[in-house]
Amino acid sequence: MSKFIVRGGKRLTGSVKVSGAKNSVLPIIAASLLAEEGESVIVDAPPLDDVLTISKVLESLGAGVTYQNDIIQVDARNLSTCEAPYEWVRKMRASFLVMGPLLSRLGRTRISLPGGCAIGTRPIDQHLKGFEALGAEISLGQGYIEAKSNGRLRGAKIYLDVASVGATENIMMAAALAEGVTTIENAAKEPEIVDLANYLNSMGAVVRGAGTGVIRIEGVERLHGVKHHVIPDRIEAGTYMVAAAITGGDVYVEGAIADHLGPVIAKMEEMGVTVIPGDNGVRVISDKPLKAVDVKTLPYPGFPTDMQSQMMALLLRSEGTSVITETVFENRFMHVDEFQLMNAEIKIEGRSAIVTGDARLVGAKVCATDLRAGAALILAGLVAEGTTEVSGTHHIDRGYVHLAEKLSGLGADIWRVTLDESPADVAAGETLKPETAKNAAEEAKPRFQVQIQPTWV
Ligand SMILES: CC(=O)N[C@H]1[C@@H](OP(=O)(O)OP(=O)(O)OC[C@H]2O[C@@H](n3ccc(=O)[nH]c3=O)[C@H](O)[C@@H]2O)O[C@H](CO)[C@@H](O)[C@@H]1O
Ligand SMILES: C=C(OP(=O)(O)O)C(=O)O
Repeated sequence: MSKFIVRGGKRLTGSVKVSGAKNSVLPIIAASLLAEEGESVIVDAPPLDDVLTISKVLESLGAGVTYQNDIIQVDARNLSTCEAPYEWVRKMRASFLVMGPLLSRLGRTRISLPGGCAIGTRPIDQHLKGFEALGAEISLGQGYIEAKSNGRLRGAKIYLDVASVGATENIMMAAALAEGVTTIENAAKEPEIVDLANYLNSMGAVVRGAGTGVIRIEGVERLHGVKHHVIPDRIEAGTYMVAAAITGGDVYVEGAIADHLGPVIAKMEEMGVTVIPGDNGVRVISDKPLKAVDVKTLPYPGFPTDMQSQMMALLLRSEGTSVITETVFENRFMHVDEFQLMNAEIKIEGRSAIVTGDARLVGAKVCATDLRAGAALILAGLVAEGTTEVSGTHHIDRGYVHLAEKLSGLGADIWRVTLDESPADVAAGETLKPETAKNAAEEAKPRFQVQIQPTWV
């Protein structure tokens, strides 16, 4: 078990580099299953636990996967099974993205129902509706979903009831090898959808309209492996932008693409933060009191739900009262209880959280209830009086590369400890002392190398 320990009070300055986008690299790795010829080379693949998990899913299907220096190579020429096991799929919702490619390439797939962050019920009805429209027969039982097609999938017109990111991706991948033309209406427009479409197109697919609400896919017979650079992670970038703003800092977030961060930048500017887009990043300067603003999460290009909890941390430090409305997931306010342990005053009314600003945050022992909640608690810890201990690090490791190292590079007082499991040591708090702690440099070591099987390294 490990924890992040944060001592508040440091102003962040300097430059921090954003890693490749988790939400791009996962569907892109899944799409590599479509390559019947050649190897796929995915550059700027972040060394995250989620990347390891999806790679394990691919290995379990018979694909060869190697990872070195942020480059993943996938050899999917020979797949040995169409069944994705519970053991890996349960760890992460995005594992379900192998369903479209497997169904389309092999005509059959059996996959365990996906797990993931507990931020809502997260149904998969829109994925299944799409596969059925393409001609697949779907059956469910014993925690598994089975899909079969009689010959090639057939192109179809599919209207999504919700602009689901995952369903748009899964259907795009399934349609890439289908016979004829598929149109996805009310498609998700996120930058990660565009990145996946670019990847598929360079593999030989014909995908048009990605980034708009209507995507047209003309099926082809075969796809081949290619080299692709993953886009920078806009949510990681947004998290460091908030870190700069909340600490009254001046930080250059290298790699951040301002166009992908429109609503986050707009809200920060409304609050009084200066955001200067540069050639290869965004500079954030926070040198005046922050103003309260209201925020409503929406599908892209609206304000991202994945930045909601980090924004809440920032609004706790603004002057006045703000209202945050979460419209994407029905249970994404679990961080509120944890913020309250740090002396925050927040009231939940239905899908909105009323956030009282000017909070005098105090350090506390808190738990990351999901990935972004964990990041938000660390942000709050940066300005809290005293020490904040954030447990539940396995959530944070799903989406942030070397978080403690990157923040301490900007001047934050943060480090990570691995707790000795001995109850006596834990009770005595011995393991939390910096001198016995794993420090940031240690955290910088690629964790993959210690966690994974020899086939991987
Ligand atoms: C790996 C990845 O890219 N994860 C992102 C992706 O998740 P994910 O792809 O799971 O999110 P979706 O866009 O599918 O979900 C959006 C909404 O649609 C609902 N829904 C979804 C599918 C479906 O079949 N039926 C249905 O009702 C969900 O419950 C949710 O309320 O987009 C989310 C919304 O931007 C982000 O928070 C996640 O970080
Ligand atoms: C909710 C998230 O991810 P996932 O869809 O993988 O659970 C996230 O990245 O904040």
